[in-house]
Amino acid sequence: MIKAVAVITVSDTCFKDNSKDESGPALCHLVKKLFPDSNLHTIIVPDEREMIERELKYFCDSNLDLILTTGGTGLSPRDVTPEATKVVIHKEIPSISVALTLESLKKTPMAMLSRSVAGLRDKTLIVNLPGSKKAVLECFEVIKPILPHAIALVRNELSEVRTIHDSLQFSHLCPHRSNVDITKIALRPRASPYSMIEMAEACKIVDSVMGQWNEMLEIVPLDQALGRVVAQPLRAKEPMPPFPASVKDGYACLSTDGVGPRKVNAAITAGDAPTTPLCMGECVRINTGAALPAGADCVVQVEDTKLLLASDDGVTELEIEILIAPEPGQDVRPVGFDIAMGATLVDKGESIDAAKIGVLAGAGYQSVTVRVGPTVALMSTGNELQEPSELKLRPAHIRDSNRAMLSALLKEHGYQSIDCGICRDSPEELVAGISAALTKADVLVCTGGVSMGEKDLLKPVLLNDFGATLHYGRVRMKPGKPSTFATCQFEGKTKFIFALPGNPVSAYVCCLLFVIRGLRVCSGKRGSWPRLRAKLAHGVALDPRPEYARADIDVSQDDDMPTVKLLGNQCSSRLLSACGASVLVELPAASPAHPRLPAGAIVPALVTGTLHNSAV
Ligand SMILES: Nc1nc2c(c(=O)[nH]1)N[C@H]1C(S)=C(S)[C@@H](COP(=O)(O)OP(=O)(O)OC[C@H]3O[C@@H](n4cnc5c(N)ncnc54)[C@H](O)[C@@H]3O)O[C@H]1N2
Ligand code: MOO
Ligand SMILES: [Mg+2]
Repeated sequence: MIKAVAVITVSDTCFKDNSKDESGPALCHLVKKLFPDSNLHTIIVPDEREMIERELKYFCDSNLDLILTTGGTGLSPRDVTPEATKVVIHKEIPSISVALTLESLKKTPMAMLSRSVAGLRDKTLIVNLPGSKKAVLECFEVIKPILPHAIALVRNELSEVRTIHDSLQFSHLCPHRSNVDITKIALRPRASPYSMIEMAEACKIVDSVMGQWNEMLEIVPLDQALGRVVAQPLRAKEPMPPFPASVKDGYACLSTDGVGPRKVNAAITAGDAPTTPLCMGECVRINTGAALPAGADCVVQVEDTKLLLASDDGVTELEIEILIAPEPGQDVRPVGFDIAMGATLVDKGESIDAAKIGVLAGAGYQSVTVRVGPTVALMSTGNELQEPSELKLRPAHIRDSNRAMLSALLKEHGYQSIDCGICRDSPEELVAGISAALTKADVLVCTGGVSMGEKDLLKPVLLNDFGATLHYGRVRMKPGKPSTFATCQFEGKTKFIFALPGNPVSAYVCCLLFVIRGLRVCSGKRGSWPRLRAKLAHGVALDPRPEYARADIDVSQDDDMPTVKLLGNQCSSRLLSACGASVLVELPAASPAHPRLPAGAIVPALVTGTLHNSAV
């Protein structure tokens, strides 16, 4: 926020006759337009170096944000404004002077004779401008774009700097013109032009549109394959176990020998390769997982044997007795018992979990071919939004919570996203922001600006500037009614856009029900969430729209049906209602006959989070 500005006219003539000063008032007018809330000080001083210095210092010491001088920058003997300024400033900013000269040179070669200086004294920015009114007006246009930012930087007003950065972020990109006319606010539609479709229809649309995602493949190392969907069947290239293996710690025997004494002729532990075949009347001591010697067809556990003879030092077993007659194959895992050679370990379309990682590692796979899903960009929209990292909230602003939440929600379900920042609510900024995001990603998930306000411009921009097809623009659901799904052609590719409502809970629920659903479909999985039946722990009033209530499910009771408890006030802005939610309870729309559901009513619950034992 710019608080105070001084305009100093430096001119002997104007000092004598104030009415001759045209440049000072012209400059004041421009300053007032740029910083309407600022305090503006004006003064006229003669071309006297000490006086100029004194006034500059006075205003700097009064902690003004900006001092603009006009006059005294030329070559006449009395032109000393730059000299006075140089004495006052601590840091020169030569590029401002260069920019002024370059721009002025486009108008007149006389600009070469101007010696404007710009710089900082403490936290005050001082810029010398020429004396003529025309030159002042032109030069002010040159510095206008950088003044707020420069002053915010000097004042270390990080949030202001960020906002200016944000607004400049997209303005360098593409020709960001928009075909959306926002001038005729009074004539805006008073009813939404987008028909409201049912939830089932919206899900069907997401499934069918996202199902068009072109399958692409990549090879990833096994340790990065968790959660990925395999693109071709992965088969066992060797049997498991690759040798007949003992299931017990005991003695490998010939089952035909039955009960009775055995000579212990060797000991085989896991990893030893047996060398001598077993003969009748013999056994070998063997451990779990060790390879049976040739001839052996069973293992007798140590508990079913008795020691008959050992070496005097007790180190070596010489003879044992088998107490229970073994069956052929007893406690032996034959070759391929766990996995036969050629068996399918993971089929095409299955996603890789921890056990499959183990199976594949055990089968010697070091990398796997998996499907590549679309890349996802996240963008928030809203003039009221600040970065969460900013120290101070500006009046009427809030921190952007949607991007952080959605990024984490996607990650929780296995999807990475690209952060595309905050975009302001203007058609041009939206065109630039959406273009930038679509350049980086296949799917854009943005929040805000999809309802009925004059700043809700997402849908018109998508339609008019991106030629998008709106697959739906409203869904009969709570929260998330204005949820929007569109596709468009951009740089020769189909792009998918989920424009979610700005309310944090609406964004959360719609991300689960539409975005993650769509991403799952892209990777060949079923989009829908697992659904349980559960008992309401308490009565609930129903909304006219079917509602997805965030709830905790208690699966700890002995009762065969779990119970669900809604997580407090369910309004769309209260993200606390989603904290710790393991399920979304599907509440039906209210009807005159059924305005509420009583405690104990059985409701479907979508398992969108982690089930935990809430009794613990
Ligand atoms: N006249 C009508 N007004 C509204 C309707 C309607 O049908 N007619 N629908 C309401 C419903 S339902 C919803 S949901 C919201 C959706 O609004 P928008 O998608 O247009 O979102 P915004 O207006 O930009 O913001 C709404 C709300 O959310 C806050 N917000 C936005 N972005 C973020 C963010 N990144 N982090 C945190 N909070 C955010 C914003 O400040 C607003 O409070 O419209 C209703 N209005
Ligand atoms: O649909 Mo809105 O999300 O109720 O608040
Ligand atoms: Mg809105």
